[in-house]
Amino acid sequence: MTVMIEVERLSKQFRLHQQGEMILPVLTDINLSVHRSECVVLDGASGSGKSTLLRALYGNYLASSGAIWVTHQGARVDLCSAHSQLQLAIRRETIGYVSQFLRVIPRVATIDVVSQPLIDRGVAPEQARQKAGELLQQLHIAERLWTLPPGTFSGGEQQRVNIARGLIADYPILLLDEPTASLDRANAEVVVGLIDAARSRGSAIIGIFHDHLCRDAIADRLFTVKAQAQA
Ligand SMILES: Nc1ncnc2c1ncn2[C@@H]1O[C@H](COP(=O)(O)OP(=O)(O)OP(=O)(O)O)[C@@H](O)[C@H]1O
Repeated sequence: MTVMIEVERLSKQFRLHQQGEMILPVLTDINLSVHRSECVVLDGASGSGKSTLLRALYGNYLASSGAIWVTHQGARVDLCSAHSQLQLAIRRETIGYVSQFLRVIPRVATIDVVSQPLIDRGVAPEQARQKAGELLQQLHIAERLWTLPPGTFSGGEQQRVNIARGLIADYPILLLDEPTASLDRANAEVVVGLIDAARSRGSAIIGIFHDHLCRDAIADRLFTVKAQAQA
């Protein structure tokens, strides 16, 4: 089985500048490997560091120590020590991330927000927009909304736009931070189906799902992130 992402002795602590440079240790010596076509769900108490781990795996948080080995275009690359151009290439080609909240440039139409990851990879805009439309349709985003910027959409609509953007490019590695949190049951089931399809195509998936039905439907195994007091 091909290991797509391997976290090796990863630690993350925050330095709180406004609290007299206090050090807040959150992750200590995390080890985790995820294979092709495997979905690992992060488990652990609120505040234990699950989102922090996902953000570190995407490079949004710089690890304090350790390594994050990623299989990127056939090579094994440490995301922690990769130079910025390589990090950008890894994000474009290899790692997709669905954050809890949609962050987009104001005034960009929803269809363009969703198709952008494919255009960044060199796919023709019309082809990218067609795939974006298919995904938006599957996620029950009404067509009349596609030309509008998603900034004023409801929480659940924004989350579905975020998911469409995160899943459009068939990333080999997918990081999902509570993708079903604000969704009704029917939409949550569509999202679980899309994630399952991504896994069948070979994606290695690491996710946070507080909803037990979604978690049970998608998890191959759980990985517990221990709060520091318990570590
Ligand atoms: N940028 C930051 N600066 C300082 N502390 C942070 C930062 N990000 C996270 N933390 C702290 O790290 C700890 C873990 O937070 P995190 O959001 O990763 O937990 P979680 O397990 O995802 O929680 P929940 O299940 O409630 O979403 C918390 O104590 C949080 O305050």
